[in-house]
Amino acid sequence: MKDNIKIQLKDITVIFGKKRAEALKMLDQGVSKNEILEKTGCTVGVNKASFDIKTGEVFVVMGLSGSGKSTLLRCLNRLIEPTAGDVIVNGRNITKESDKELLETRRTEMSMVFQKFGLLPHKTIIDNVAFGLEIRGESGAKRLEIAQDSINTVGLEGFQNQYPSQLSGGMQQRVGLARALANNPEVLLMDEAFSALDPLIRADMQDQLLELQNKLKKTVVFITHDLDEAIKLGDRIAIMKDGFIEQIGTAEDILTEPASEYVQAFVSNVDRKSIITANTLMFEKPQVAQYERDGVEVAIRKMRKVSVEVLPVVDNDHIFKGFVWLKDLVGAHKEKKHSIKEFIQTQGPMVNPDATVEQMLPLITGTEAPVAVTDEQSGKLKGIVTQISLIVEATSFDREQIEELKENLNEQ
Ligand SMILES: Nc1ncnc2c1ncn2[C@@H]1O[C@H](COP(=O)(O)OP(=O)(O)OP(=O)(O)O)[C@@H](O)[C@H]1O
Repeated sequence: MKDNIKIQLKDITVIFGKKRAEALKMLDQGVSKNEILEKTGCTVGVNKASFDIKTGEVFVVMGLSGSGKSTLLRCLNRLIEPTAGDVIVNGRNITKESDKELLETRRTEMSMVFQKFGLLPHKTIIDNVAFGLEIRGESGAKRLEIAQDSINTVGLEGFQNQYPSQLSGGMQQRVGLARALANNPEVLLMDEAFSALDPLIRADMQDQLLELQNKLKKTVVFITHDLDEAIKLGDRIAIMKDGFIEQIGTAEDILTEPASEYVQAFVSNVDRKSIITANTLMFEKPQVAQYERDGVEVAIRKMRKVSVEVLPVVDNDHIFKGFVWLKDLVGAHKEKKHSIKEFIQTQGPMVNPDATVEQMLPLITGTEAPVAVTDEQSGKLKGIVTQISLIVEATSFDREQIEELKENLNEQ
């Protein structure tokens, strides 16, 4: 197993009902979930899920109610036994572990955070958080110290001696998170952890999780039915339907290259402006003027060759220096000037490849220049994003349409 892979799922299938063997066979033959239910009375919870979860990533599983998210998550720590397939955690096949080994895996490697907090009402916050440590056999003083640390980590310092009913929903969920963190697990399994919270508190918890994740760098598997939440939290997102994983990718992958009509319909209302980046939109090897070599005439010829009115200028190391405009160079040509250097406009919009459409749009107002996409560290030009593709992207074109548009622009 590669170093950066924390969890591997291999053909995980879960079937509920008595005639599982028969249902499994039908599933292998490609029979639909509905037909299997009709013929065998069995429900397909998860249908041959195979994918890797990387160390330190927030992996979101998203889908509508009944799509199999919770079932899939529960296979990861075997709260649900897969009907077929393997779950490999840290290189060990936990589907083959004995009950004792599994218990150890759950205690040390994975913690779960539930939607309904699951706090013990008659215990104080600190005792709730320390509860798992008690089961693990930590001494009294030690577990209180760890629990207090964990409470502080989620921003609840001072509330340790209160009871769950004295805390708001958001705070109770923080306790749930603190309890999970107290075990210092490598993997956090979060099942609709924020779904029961009011929208503002929910957004706050999402921010806090991201902040914590920046520091703690756990591997997080997060279940949600909310696409906005999935996009906000997920380094990668798996979209499930009827137990089947329709697509896995970054939010941008899923938006720009939806794997099925289902996914496309699912993401059709997403505000793409905040997700699509310069990296996706840019022309990768644009025509450029050479800072050291090209004179006015050569630059004009280059522009005419590709029918553009503006060229990015780069030096010998491909570092972006600015733009030159045809209208300026034509004038210079008449005046028999030869160097382009004095005509370079250095104020043109410049971004790094991660810049979103939303961030680029304000940069193009008041200028006609394309956006130069440069490497943040080296300053090298990586590509340019034309104003037209930015504006189109701010509306709602898919990847195929963008490619078509780029081709058309290239041909002009
Ligand atoms: N214990 C069970 N017995 C029978 N069928 C079950 C059981 N648990 C889940 N299912 C079925 O398996 C499928 C997947 O359910 P699951 O709860 O994993 O979906 P989900 O995407 O998490 O939905 P939700 O968001 O509503 O929790 C559904 O069709 C559900 O009815």
